[in-house]
Amino acid sequence: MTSGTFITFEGPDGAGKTTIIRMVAEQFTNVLLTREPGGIDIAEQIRNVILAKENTAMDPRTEALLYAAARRQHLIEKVKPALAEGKLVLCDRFVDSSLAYQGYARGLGIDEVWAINQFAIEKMMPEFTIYFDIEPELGLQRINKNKGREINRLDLEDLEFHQKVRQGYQLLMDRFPTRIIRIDASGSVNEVYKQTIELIENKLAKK
Ligand SMILES: Nc1ncnc2c1ncn2[C@@H]1O[C@H](COP(=O)(O)OP(=O)(O)O)[C@@H](O)[C@H]1O
Ligand SMILES: Cc1cn([C@H]2C[C@H](O)[C@@H](COP(=O)(O)OP(=O)(O)O)O2)c(=O)[nH]c1=O
Repeated sequence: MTSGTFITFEGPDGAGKTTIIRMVAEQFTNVLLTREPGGIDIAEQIRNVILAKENTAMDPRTEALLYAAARRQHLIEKVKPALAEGKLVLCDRFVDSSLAYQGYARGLGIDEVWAINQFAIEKMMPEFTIYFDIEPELGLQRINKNKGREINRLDLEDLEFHQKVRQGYQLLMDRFPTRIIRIDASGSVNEVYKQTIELIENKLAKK
């Protein structure tokens, strides 16, 4: 058995996960802040294959399998040892990203993607998952704001995809009602942070 605590953070792009998770990590000492592929060499190599622009022929199932493979390596090399050392592990995205993006938004099926991920994670699931819920329009606006340009046609195609991603996460909340805890991520950084840290401290106090 592991002695640490494994918490994952999920949500559409631009929900504020990276911003908030960093602020949360600063409040703890025995903590590992990580994200997939998390600087693990083998997992980074797999990620490069997934993201390479020239790989236009990549089949969606191949993509899902590669995400699961990268997840496995990150889990074994980084997450599991940290938990064994009693650390609080905060992970930016985990299996629910594959279920929402590949399973639902890409249409592979949540059950199918769950099955291949079971092989990869061998029941190593987070104690709980914080889902940053946001209208995809607002998430994309936040991202685009920093790019300093108007939303264009391609971004709108993105929008449709991200709406499906959000629907996928909503289905996951129905499926895992005790593990996944929703936070309204549309407020200010301080508001979202306050809700998140209160939630984590409450959960840790009950352990
Ligand atoms: N609550 C917030 N309100 C406004 N802007 C935010 C908020 N949280 C994050 N941002 C900004 O939105 C952008 C995306 O945030 P980020 O933390 O990278 O999201 P994610 O990791 O979920 O994709 C960043 O430019 C960040 O500074
Ligand atoms: C982990 C994971 C990420 N993704 C997607 C989500 C993001 O759009 C993209 C890159 O993830 P990431 O770099 O974590 O982006 P963000 O800062 O928005 O969280 O990869 C999947 O489609 N499936 C997965 O299993």
